[in-house]
Amino acid sequence: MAKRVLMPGRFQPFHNGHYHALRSLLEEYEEVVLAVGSAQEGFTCQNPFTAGERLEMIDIFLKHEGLRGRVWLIPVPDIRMPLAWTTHVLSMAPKVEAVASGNPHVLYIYKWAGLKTIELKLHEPSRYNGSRIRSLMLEGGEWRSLVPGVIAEYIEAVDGVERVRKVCSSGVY
Ligand SMILES: Nc1ncnc2c1ncn2[C@@H]1O[C@H](COP(=O)(O)OP(=O)(O)OP(=O)(O)O)[C@@H](O)[C@H]1O
Ligand SMILES: NC(=O)c1ccc[n+]([C@@H]2O[C@H](COP(=O)(O)O)[C@@H](O)[C@H]2O)c1
Repeated sequence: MAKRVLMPGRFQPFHNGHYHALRSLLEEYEEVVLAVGSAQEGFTCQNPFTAGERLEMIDIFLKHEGLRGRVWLIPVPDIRMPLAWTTHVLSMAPKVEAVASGNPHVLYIYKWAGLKTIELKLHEPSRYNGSRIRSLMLEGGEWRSLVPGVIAEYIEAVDGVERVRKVCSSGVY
């Protein structure tokens, strides 16, 4: 069986920081399972992209990078029980040896549940974070250079910037 690691996240959208983390995990592990969290969300200000769109944009990127065979993509809806959520994710993923995250809460609950955890070293987090990228989209700032080129193209193809503006101004957070 392949040596795998789980990396959960919302990927709203997938950005260069995520890619940096993915590359470093692929140095140690044969495969990475990206759990696309809050999968029930979409068309809100915090979660403008649907699970399907996030899976599709990441898949296009993986194909572009020649990484499709090494990265699994699974959508995972939230459940309002943090400790049960740890096994909820694992129950839908191919078997992993460890869980990687930069989120202290996620690391804490997986450690408590007995899993091996890996704390991700955040790559330029003040530049590369989803909240900032969504704010830049909202304000008409420069966000394209913060995500891989094919992700920027995908966001433009689905009118993502216009969507962020619409859902953020309608008060759907
Ligand atoms: N700049 C970064 N470098 C490396 N890892 C990152 C970076 N930003 C986020 N991550 C990690 O990637 C995983 C998924 O992150 P997530 O989708 O929540 O992104 P985010 O950019 O932190 O999102 P948001 O600002 O929308 O909450 C988490 O473990 C997170 O810590
Ligand atoms: N109880 C729960 O449903 C629960 C607990 C912890 C993380 N999560 C989800 O895991 C994903 C990863 O979170 P971060 O991107 O903040 O690291 C998010 O989609 C988050 O909502 C869900």
